[in-house]
Amino acid sequence: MNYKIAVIPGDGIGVDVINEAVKALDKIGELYGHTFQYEYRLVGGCCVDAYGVPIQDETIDVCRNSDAILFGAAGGPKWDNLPFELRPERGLGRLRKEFNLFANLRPSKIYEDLKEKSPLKNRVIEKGVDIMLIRDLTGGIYFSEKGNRIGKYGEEAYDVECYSKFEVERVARKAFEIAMGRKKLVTSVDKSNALFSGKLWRDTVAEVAKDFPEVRLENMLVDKAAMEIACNPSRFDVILTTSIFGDILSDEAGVTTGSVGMLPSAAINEKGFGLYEPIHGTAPDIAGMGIANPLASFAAVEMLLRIGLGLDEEAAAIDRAINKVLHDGYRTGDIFMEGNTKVTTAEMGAHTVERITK
Ligand SMILES: NC(=O)c1ccc[n+]([C@@H]2O[C@H](COP(=O)([O-])OP(=O)(O)OC[C@H]3O[C@@H](n4cnc5c(N)ncnc54)[C@H](O)[C@@H]3O)[C@@H](O)[C@H]2O)c1
Ligand SMILES: CC(C)[C@H](C(=O)O)[C@@H](O)C(=O)O
Ligand SMILES: [Mg+2]
Repeated sequence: MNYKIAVIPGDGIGVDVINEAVKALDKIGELYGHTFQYEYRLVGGCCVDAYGVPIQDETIDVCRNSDAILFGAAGGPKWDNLPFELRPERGLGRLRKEFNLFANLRPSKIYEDLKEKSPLKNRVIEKGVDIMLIRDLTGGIYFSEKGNRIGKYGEEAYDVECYSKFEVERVARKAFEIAMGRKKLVTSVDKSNALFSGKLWRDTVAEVAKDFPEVRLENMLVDKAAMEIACNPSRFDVILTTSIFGDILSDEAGVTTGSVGMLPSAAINEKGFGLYEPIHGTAPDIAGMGIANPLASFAAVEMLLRIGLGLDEEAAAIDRAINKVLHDGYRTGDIFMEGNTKVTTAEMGAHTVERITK
């Protein structure tokens, strides 16, 4: 088959890790007889520098004509003081909103060979960690009313957390559907004891749950969830939550598994079209050094193949290669432990690609 992929590396380490991930797609193409046709576009700070905007309209058209989007990361200190609409991250925000990518799937699982690298004690993770965090991505505080104004104490800024019943129902349904294929437990995380939007969230999720009698629903306040992820991560199956809580909790859940450099994410819409990316950012502290971990982006390619293109066998080949490269002891700095072979981004990419087999 012939597939069109919009490739958007973005800024900082996004460029290095996506460079490696594309080689994985090429190898899959060779092995399984597919052609991947890439359309590279700039989004983020690089696009601000080149065109004065974080994303161009033409890029939206290119994505619309693609089978999936592969994204790196956007942002960095160089662009931190730009007006809000020109910030690099707004480019990613526009892609998410424009394509209605409301369901953000953020899996965190412990790779057997990285168990020692988890900041959590062995006894906490001995039962393994396999969390699928599902974050609403197009509603809530990121996209509701916001601005600056003069208030009682002078200058102030505000961002409204607003959810419609429709938005909650849509993402909740997705979480229950996914839970049906897993351990059938949904933990819905909200702040219903303090927020109107939290109460609507909780009530709506309970209504959706009625359509999935086989799935157990538990509700948890977000502060307790933050604690439980650190103390007892094995108890979770699917976590369903809002955009802002999901952003924070997915980094927390992710890091329990060893490094944010291992974690992929898929953002999909009602039609199954999606954007696939690592959950990490542009890592300004290591950008340009060639030492970033590309495995989150390989895992994003795994999700792209499986969810975006329905190529399960090909996806499994990527997953096997990630496990194998770890088992063979290759490590970028973020996951390095004594006795391992320390490698650069490009070397890790090459070793992983070499291990992609049919
Ligand atoms: N999806 C995105 O495009 C996205 C996501 C998060 C942050 N950002 C942007 O990235 C910039 C930096 O954000 P931040 O520093 O808060 O988060 P970050 O994820 O970029 O970095 C956090 C820490 O994790 C490390 N890290 C991240 N990815 C790594 C990898 N693949 N290999 C090894 N180490 C890795 C970094 O070195 C850093 O110490 C900001 O401008 C932010 O807005 C973008
Ligand atoms: C860059 C930023 C706006 C983004 C988010 O908060 O959604 C990022 O942190 C993420 O996790 O994808
Ligand atoms: Mg984040």
